Amino acid sequence: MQPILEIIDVRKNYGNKEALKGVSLRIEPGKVIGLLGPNGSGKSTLIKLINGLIQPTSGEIIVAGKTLGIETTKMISYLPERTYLNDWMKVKDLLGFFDDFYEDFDKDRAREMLGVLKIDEESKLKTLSKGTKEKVQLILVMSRKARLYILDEPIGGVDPAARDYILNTIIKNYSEDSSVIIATHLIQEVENICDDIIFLGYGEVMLQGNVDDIRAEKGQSIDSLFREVFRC
Ligand SMILES: Nc1ncnc2c1ncn2[C@@H]1O[C@H](COP(=O)(O)OP(=O)(O)OP(=O)(O)O)[C@@H](O)[C@H]1O
Repeated sequence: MQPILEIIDVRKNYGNKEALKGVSLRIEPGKVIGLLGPNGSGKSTLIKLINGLIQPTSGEIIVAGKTLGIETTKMISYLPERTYLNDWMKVKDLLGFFDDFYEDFDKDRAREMLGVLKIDEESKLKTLSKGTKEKVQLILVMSRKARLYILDEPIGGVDPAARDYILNTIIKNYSEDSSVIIATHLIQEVENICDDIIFLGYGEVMLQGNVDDIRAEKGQSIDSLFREVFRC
């Protein structure tokens, strides 16, 4: 099966700081992958590289068999850590914007999810709470029929009661030929929806594998393994 994402010996230096020291990964379709690592481990750097926002110092990134370019950008639906949406826009303007901009956007699906979370399409973003803004942004990103979803801290500002809905939204809205990468510090919350996890530490892949296999082999949850591996 063709992988959705192949990262081949990718290095990224910022000046003389080595943020990624030769990372190689292969991500198969139909998976939810937790990208986990302590502060400064290189998660955001890796995500920016996959999205073509920065260039690797060396190495190669291939999305669905294609080297990075316009075609791969279209296949990726990206939720950045910080909002890029204009505060003066109404939720319905954003729906229109996504509908115009992305051929694969499913407006009806987005509307349905906004309805469940009781988010009024007439609201201006600047009047919404931080968590509600995050929900809107995640709904927009997950309403695209992309091959690869990359979510950078998707539930950080969302209250615990809404987290389950958000996580269910994520797993319900990807198909067998797509994959989801979730970068987060909220390991306990996401480990049950992840098929695989990647531990990134000090710019290197320290552990990668199936969540159930790792839990069985180590006899502990991913959360407690993370605390053990990266204890300060
Ligand atoms: N623009 C930049 N210029 C210089 N150094 C940078 C730059 N961006 C990141 N770094 C450094 O690269 C390393 C990896 O940073 P990165 O933001 O990728 O980590 P992260 O795992 O996403 O961290 P966090 O969990 O805190 O968001 C860190 O040491 C950081 O200081």
